[in-house]
Amino acid sequence: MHVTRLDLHNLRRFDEVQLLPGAGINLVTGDNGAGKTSVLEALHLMAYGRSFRARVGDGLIRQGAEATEVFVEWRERVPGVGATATDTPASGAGLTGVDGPRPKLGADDVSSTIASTAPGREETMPGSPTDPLRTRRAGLRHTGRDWQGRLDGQTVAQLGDLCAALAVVSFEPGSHALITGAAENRRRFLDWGLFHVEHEFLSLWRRYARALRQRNALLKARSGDDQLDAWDRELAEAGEPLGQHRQRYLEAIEPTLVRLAAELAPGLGGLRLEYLPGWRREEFPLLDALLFVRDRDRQAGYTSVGPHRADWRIAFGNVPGREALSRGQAKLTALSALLAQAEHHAAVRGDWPVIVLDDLASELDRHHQGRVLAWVRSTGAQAFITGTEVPPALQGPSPHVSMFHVEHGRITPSLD
Ligand SMILES: Nc1ncnc2c1ncn2[C@@H]1O[C@H](COP(=O)(O)OP(=O)(O)OP(=O)(O)O)[C@@H](O)[C@H]1O
Repeated sequence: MHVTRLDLHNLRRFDEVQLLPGAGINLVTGDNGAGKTSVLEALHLMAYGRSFRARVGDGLIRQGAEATEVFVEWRERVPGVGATATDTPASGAGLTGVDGPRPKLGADDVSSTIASTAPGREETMPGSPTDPLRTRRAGLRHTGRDWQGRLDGQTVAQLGDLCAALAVVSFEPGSHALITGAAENRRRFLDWGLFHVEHEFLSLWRRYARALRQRNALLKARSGDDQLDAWDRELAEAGEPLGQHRQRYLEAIEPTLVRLAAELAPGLGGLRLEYLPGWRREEFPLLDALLFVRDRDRQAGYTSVGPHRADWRIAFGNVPGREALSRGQAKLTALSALLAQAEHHAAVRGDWPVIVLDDLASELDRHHQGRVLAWVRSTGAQAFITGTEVPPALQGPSPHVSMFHVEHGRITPSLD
């Protein structure tokens, strides 16, 4: 999939900007604090419902404004559908700061902009003569307390429905937390990877989350066994397959992650991944485990076993990765995991997710930057990359690279 238009309104220092990116690599340059990362945050927000720096609303809304609004239009492959040509591909890349009369992006405007074109039009694109592409549109308005979202002209009831539609894989300065941070980061990696490739996983996840909330409320209220029995069954019925999906997903990306890690950091050999289910699954079904800990959970007021306590780890032989890795290696391992996630997405959906690489030059040395950029080019995926300068690997004119410059709250195409 590739983004053909991104509109930001009242997002961090941007008043109103529109970006028309190219289908290949989009490099966004500018001085420190210019607003480069904010562009990537907007994409991440539309794909995950949160920025990678903050939860939605926390700091994203431009000072003094009521709400942040983001509108994104993208094209994605529709596997197994006959090709038709009913739309015109976006003309070349370009990015314009929008001055003067205000916004096409108020809450109602977000809705009407999205609704203004029928969803699901299909088209053929140069280079993929038989694979149909459809155009999709999503808009999100967030006030910090509440939000409104539209997807393909329809109001969405839950943020996850909107976010599961656009697949973005982001590598940014905080990404090493995937390896060295809390288990929540690693569960989120698996869950969002799955939301984007298996849309039905979202229903399973919601069913589990609801059962967990109910069980925890009953535990806090010291409810009787009859009520807990019913929610234990529901939790186990959703939790068992949830864990299996996650484990299968991890097993599916493992060979690619191992290959990419060996390519990016030759010292990272002999690596393997292990899924930790969140209860002693080899000894008990989840239902038995829940019953076994019920009294203890009643005392504590929360559920102590289940997939919400799951984790996964990378190990070299018997040494857990978190302890064996240097900071740089942790970063490269996280990058390998994210790129493996992108490759898996492409293999399953027949389409690449959008790749976001924030501040690449400060995260990776020249050698590794070159390797990652060569990987991006070889995939043909659309990528958004920020930096204070043009990295050596992207210098010189190329039809696959579009350059943009951020300055004074505006974003303009640049020819450097
Ligand atoms: N809520 C907000 N309202 C207005 N301006 C904000 C808000 N949040 C952040 N900013 C400003 O937006 C800019 C942040 O931009 P961003 O982090 O995207 O810059 P950057 O170009 O990626 O910088 P760097 O190269 O230092 O990482 C800063 O100038 C900051 O002061």
